[in-house]
Amino acid sequence: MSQRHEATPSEARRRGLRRANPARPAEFRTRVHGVGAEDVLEYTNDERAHVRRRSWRLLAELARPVRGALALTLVLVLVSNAARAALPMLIAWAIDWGLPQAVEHVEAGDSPAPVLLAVGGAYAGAAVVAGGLLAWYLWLTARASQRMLLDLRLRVFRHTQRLSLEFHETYTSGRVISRQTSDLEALRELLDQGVSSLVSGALFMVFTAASILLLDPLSFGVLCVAFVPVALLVRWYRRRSEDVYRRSRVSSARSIVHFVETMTGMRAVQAFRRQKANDERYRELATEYRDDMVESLNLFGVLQTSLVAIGNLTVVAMLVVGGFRVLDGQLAVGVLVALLLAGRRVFQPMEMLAMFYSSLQSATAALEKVSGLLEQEPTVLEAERPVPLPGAAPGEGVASGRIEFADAEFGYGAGKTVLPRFDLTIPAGQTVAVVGQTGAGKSTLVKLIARFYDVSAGSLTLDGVELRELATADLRRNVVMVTQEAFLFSGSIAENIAFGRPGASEAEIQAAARAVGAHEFILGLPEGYDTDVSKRGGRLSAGQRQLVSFARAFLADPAVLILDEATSSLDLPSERLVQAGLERLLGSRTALIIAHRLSTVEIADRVLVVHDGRIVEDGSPAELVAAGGRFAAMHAAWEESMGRG
Ligand SMILES: Nc1ncnc2c1ncn2[C@@H]1O[C@H](COP(=O)(O)OP(=O)(O)OP(=O)(O)O)[C@@H](O)[C@H]1O
Repeated sequence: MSQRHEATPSEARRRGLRRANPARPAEFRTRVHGVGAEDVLEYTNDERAHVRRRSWRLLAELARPVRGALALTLVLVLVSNAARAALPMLIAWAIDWGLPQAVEHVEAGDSPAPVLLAVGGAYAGAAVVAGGLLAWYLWLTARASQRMLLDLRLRVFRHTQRLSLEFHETYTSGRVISRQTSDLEALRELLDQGVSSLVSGALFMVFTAASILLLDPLSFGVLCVAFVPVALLVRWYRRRSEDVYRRSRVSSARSIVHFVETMTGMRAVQAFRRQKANDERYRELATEYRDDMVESLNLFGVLQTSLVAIGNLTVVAMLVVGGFRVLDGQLAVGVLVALLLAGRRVFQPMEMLAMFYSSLQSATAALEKVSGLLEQEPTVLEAERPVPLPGAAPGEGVASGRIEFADAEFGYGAGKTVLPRFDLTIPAGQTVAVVGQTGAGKSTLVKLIARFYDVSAGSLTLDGVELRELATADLRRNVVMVTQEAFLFSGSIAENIAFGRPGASEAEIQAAARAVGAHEFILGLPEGYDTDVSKRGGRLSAGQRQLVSFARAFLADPAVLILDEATSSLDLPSERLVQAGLERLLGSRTALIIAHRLSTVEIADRVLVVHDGRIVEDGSPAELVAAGGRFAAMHAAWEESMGRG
């Protein structure tokens, strides 16, 4: 019974709702769909395929606008590496052909210059081509990768903002921050240098090995033998480093979460003197991360030195095999020199490949997570074909403010029902105080009216129009919620008030501030309306912040105002100030106030007492006091605390 109401396809079409892909198998929607994959430690094959597919799809989408540049890069990488790999062959040619020719010319009394120029020119040409193309493709990849990253950064930001409150309440801001920072950083590292280095390194190895085969098949045989221990070594490194890498991701994530939690909860940290305990915990986590990193560097050290040793041994083996044949006259000296050079160089990219292997791993993990976040759909969907408010075009209506819940029910996600079936009508212009114990469901009730969530069943209408069928513009224009925390964005006071109605003139902003009684204190600030509020409005008192958010709401001039009254007790003068501001803000609009103060309840036309998700009392304050129920008891307690009893 507490299942979230899922619209059937035909129902969704009728309502004009945009649905997620219905063809997607159910298990994907529950386990690895969206950010769900982050909590799954072991994927099944299908799940892994799904996550891979969505990562590749994202990469392909990002690459599409720069595909021309990427194709050109590939050509440049190919040619430049072929030219680089050809250098030892040119040396062989210089020694075996150029040198004897030059000697012949000298002996015949001619100048050896043409021969030397030809040999030197060919070498210089190949080197310039290799170097020039390298510079060109590095420039191209940097531009292409930065463009892909910009695109991704904007997508992540846009998408995260669009996701419903339901998502943000469970997916902490720490996780969103790490998607936008460390994950994008991992992708940047790979796209900036990693991919071109990987491709270029692999190609260079292939071309160099091919040049060895061309020069001397026997030496190529030696190389093949050397590749056996290299393959074993790389396999060992891959396995071990994957383990260590996974551990380091966990330990790094843990220390980031602890860091973010400490910083965002600084007030609680200081109030409860948690600094020392936090320091210790952070030290533990950071040390764990350090240990993992040291282990991974050690592994790489083993790989690197082993590769160098194998490379040197291979060169020695080639020298022995080739040297005897040179003595026998079966192999030219130049070819031997070229083989030794190529043999020395063939293993070099392996080290680089191994180094980029871990950045490839972190980029893959990052891509999986970011693509998951982007796959997440908002639960509160925009109506595809919005229904207009009576007497207006969609997006332009001004509601009278009548709210009606009919046979409505609500539960968070698939959790238990928080508000069992109920009916509630709030006529336009009524001021309703919602009271009740903590956890009773007051915030839940008002969040439905602000459409932070949709009712799980039944209907909720504004002026007779289903809330989920309203154009977003109509909803935002007519329903405004002022939250308890009175959040201020960084910027000036005037800008903060203007959020209520973008484009409002200075005079309108000041008029709104005057209306709620905020004008005086704002003028008293260092720069008046231009005063920059620091993060989270730290410079203003709680009461002042509330007045600014009242002014913002006043400027927005909604038909329906929802207010979660701050529980923190203001001192009496500020409470009076806020109360006066509140009364002016309410005016003649429909208002729902989660009330914690007697003064607020007293100005309400109607009080709803919520208990265990049900409206158990409903009437004017006087009626409810007279009825002698829960509200009467609350009222008596309030009066007593005010010394009025
Ligand atoms: N995002 C959420 N996900 C799941 N359950 C939730 C969520 N928010 C609230 N609840 C649950 O819904 C119930 C009602 O919570 P609600 O916040 O509406 O209570 P409230 O009356 O506003 O309480 P308070 O006065 O303490 O703010 C509680 O049992 C709470 O645990």
